[in-house]
Amino acid sequence: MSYLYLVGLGLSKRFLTKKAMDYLKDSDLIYFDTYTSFSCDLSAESLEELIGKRVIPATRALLETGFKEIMSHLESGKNVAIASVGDPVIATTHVSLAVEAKNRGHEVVVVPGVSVHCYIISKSMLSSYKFGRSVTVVYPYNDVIDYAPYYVVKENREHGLHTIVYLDVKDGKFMDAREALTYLMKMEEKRKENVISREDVVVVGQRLGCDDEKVIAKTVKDVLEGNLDLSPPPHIIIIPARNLHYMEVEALKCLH
Ligand SMILES: C[S@@+](CC[C@H](N)C(=O)[O-])C[C@H]1O[C@@H](n2cnc3c(N)ncnc32)[C@H](O)[C@@H]1O
Repeated sequence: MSYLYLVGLGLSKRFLTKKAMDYLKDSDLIYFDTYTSFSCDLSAESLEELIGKRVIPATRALLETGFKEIMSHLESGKNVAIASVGDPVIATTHVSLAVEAKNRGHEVVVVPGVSVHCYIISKSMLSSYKFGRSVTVVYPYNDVIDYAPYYVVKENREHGLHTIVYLDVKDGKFMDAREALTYLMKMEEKRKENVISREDVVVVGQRLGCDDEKVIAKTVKDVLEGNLDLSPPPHIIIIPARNLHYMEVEALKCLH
């Protein structure tokens, strides 16, 4: 029996916990998840320097479909760590790896990390009790737009809930907040179900956890028309509920 460690690194070096470091140091093989998220200062190379051990960059193919490689290391008695930026289980696909390892008789240890999910809720100061399903805006595939985010926002808003919107990563390119809102407004133009308007205020989190992070509340119109200097990605968006508590309204006014 071996150990599979799913280790959350937090959003940047400053969020690395001692527990994460201990588990990484205890591992015979360390993979760094290069596709579910991105950090300003965490990479396979920077992690190698921090722990003084070889760190293998792991692609989507390796972690999602080709996980035979990881299972064969576990089977040969090696402890394997998958290190992810943020939390290793929130908005990632590593659960299937954990289940597979467990079914083969190995132990699985999840080491939580500071996730962008909690971070943006905290920084937005919106009520954490009022968040509905999260969703990702993805790049169109063969020119076909995925309307799922539009309908998740719709459902959440119908229930008076806020929506966390993650943005797609494709071939190493991170979608930015302006692109994501452009897609959502295109969906509104097509479906006209009054889900999102140019006058709505949204929260845009940029490079969270980095020294140059920004958390700003602006109208969709301001973001689309460039009245907000966007830093390079990663970005995340909150589309708040329409019926905000007066304290939430005041809190959003502080985000500028
Ligand atoms: C699929 S989620 C993975 C979340 C990760 N497992 C975690 O717990 O933080 C990745 C998306 O979150 C957003 N994101 C991740 N890190 C971010 C950061 N530091 N600042 C802003 N947005 C970020 C981006 O939209 C990115 O495409």
